[in-house]
Amino acid sequence: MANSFLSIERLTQRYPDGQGGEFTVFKNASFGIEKGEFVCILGHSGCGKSTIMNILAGLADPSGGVIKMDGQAISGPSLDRGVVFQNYSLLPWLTALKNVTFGVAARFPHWTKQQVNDHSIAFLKTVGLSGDAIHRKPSQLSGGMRQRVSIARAFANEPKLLLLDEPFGALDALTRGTIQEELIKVWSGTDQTVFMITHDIDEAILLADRILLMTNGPNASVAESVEITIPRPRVRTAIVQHPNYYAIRNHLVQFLGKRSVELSGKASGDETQRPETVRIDKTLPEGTFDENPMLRAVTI
Ligand SMILES: Nc1ncnc2c1ncn2[C@@H]1O[C@H](COP(=O)(O)OP(=O)(O)OP(=O)(O)O)[C@@H](O)[C@H]1O
Repeated sequence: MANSFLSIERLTQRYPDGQGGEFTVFKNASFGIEKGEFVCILGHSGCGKSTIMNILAGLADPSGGVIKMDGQAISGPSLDRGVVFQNYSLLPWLTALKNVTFGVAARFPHWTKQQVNDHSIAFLKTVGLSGDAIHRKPSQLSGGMRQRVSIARAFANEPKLLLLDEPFGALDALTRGTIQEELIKVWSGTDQTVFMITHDIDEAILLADRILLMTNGPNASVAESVEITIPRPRVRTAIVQHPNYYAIRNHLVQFLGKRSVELSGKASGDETQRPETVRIDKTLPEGTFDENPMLRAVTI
């Protein structure tokens, strides 16, 4: 884990409690993310997901702990780490295309204008935007289109780590479904490492290689790392028929409904918290054990 592409070691965050004291949001959280992995984090409101995201983005400093990317401790924001927020955060005075080229030109300063344009247009196209739409300003685009621009912009910059903070939270279910599939398409064409917050269990199963589960705050911890044992490519309408789908879903629902509360506040003193790896695979014949001793088969 310490050698992972992204390693989070003993991350702790405390905030003032507004009454002269302070409270601990999470303590000694440690986990790793490998290059090219798509990892989602799930947990109840207030457990500290956005706080972890802001620390990874370099927008906030932790009370304790270290984050290393490619072996280097990170500090402050960097073009190596891109963020997509729920509220799009596009520059309102620029067209969709210019919102993308703006970052690409900064990221690849040696590129010609034509290269920057072609690269940006290609990413916009992957998320379903082409023609007139890319020359419109954000106020002239629908919410779904704006979020497509944000996603295209983030991927086009090719950051080493892409952070997605509930990117589909403000979208209706139909638009959400379409853009989730576009996100998979654009991610599959890169070796991009993605860390994403979502409140949607089905979205997490569709998108992630692994789901990190957090217990409730205060004193929250990252308790489990659940592998999504459903092969890619994944299509929403087909994956629900995979034997592992409901087994994984039930495990996540159980955790969020019950165990996240039971385990809450059990983040222990100075010990390093490492999430337990959970691998659920109903496709293995009865009585088969995985050879990897790190993995635990779960019976639901
Ligand atoms: N700057 C701050 N000062 C004081 N307390 C804060 C600050 N930022 C966050 N908190 C508190 O830290 C806790 C975790 O907040 P955070 O936004 O990280 O949770 P979250 O899991 O992302 O929640 P949600 O799912 O609702 O977005 C909350 O109790 C919140 O009130």
